[in-house]
Amino acid sequence: MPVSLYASPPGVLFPRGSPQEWGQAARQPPGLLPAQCRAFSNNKILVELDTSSGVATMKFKSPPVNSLSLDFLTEFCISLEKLENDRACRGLIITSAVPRVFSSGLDINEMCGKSREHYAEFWRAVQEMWIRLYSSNMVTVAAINGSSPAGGCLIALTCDYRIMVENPKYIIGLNEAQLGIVAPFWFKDTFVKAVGHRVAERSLQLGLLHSVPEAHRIGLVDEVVPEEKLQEKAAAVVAQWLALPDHARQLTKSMMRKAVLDHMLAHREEDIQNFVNFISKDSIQKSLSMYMEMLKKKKS
Ligand SMILES: CCCCC/C=C/C(=O)SCCNC(=O)CCNC(=O)[C@H](O)C(C)(C)COP(=O)(O)OP(=O)(O)OC[C@H]1O[C@@H](n2cnc3c(N)ncnc32)[C@H](O)[C@@H]1OP(=O)(O)O
Repeated sequence: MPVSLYASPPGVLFPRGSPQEWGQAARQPPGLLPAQCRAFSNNKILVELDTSSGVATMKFKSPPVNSLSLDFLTEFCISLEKLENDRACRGLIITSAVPRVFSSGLDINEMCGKSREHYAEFWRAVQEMWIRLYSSNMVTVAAINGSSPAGGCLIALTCDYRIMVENPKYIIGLNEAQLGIVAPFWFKDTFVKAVGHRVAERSLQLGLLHSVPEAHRIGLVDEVVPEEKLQEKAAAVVAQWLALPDHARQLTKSMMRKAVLDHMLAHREEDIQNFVNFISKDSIQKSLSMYMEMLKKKKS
């Protein structure tokens, strides 16, 4: 029987219980999904659960760059909620269906020119995504098949294990400082837990985006594989972790993550106010607008 210290973190947007129904394989057009597969999808995310292995694959499908808009974050949390409440699901692989990008991080448009109420709602959704994933009972593996800056990197860091595709064009890291903004304490804590204090301090201050070999060297990703091996490797890692008794693995995970999670939950409202005050500043709005312009210029 799965046990978790964090089955229902206080203040979550989506309380446990009564998940929406899954689309059953039987309802799919014949031949699309094998009998042991169930699937559901929305505008942003596709989820397929293989009930024989107990492993779900969640694919981000929000082109051009899987940016984490309020809609995306809401769909992400709903999808996690459904999986967490499904006894048939014990493991989750998160990957991208968009070529060359895992996720470009928080949608900058959600942080520009909006009301304070909007910023508060958006930030609560960002927090919610992290709380749900960080406290998940499932074994979570990020199969990173593209670039993954800032919030995209956070999603990967929040998983139990990270496997990245070897490609000289892909980058990963918490580059907030380059945008003139500051990664909040719980982004920092999650990063420090993965790579250690010294590496995190340098990387965060410089807003570094690491190449794949460098990310592997500093422990930001656990493994690097060729693209064609990614899914197979992710499935093998989940199977290895699922071979242990659920209760022992889950309680160990809760124990390892408790301090960081408790810290965040204790300061959640304060963190929202900090974000709203910070992002509403004229100077920060100007930095973000300039960064967006730079992104667009880079294309032309
Ligand atoms: C204050 C408290 C702290 C807040 C913490 C913040 C966390 C964050 O996550 S902030 C977001 C940081 N993200 C980035 O810096 C990534 C920016 N994007 C990129 O570097 C690249 O887009 C890429 C490497 C992810 C992909 O490159 P490429 O395939 O060449 O795609 P384009 O650069 O041409 O982008 C296509 C299209 O998408 C727009 N876009 C990219 N990223 C974002 C984003 N994060 N939010 C909103 N929009 C984004 C980009 O502007 C292009 O738009 P169009 O020109 O209209 O096509």
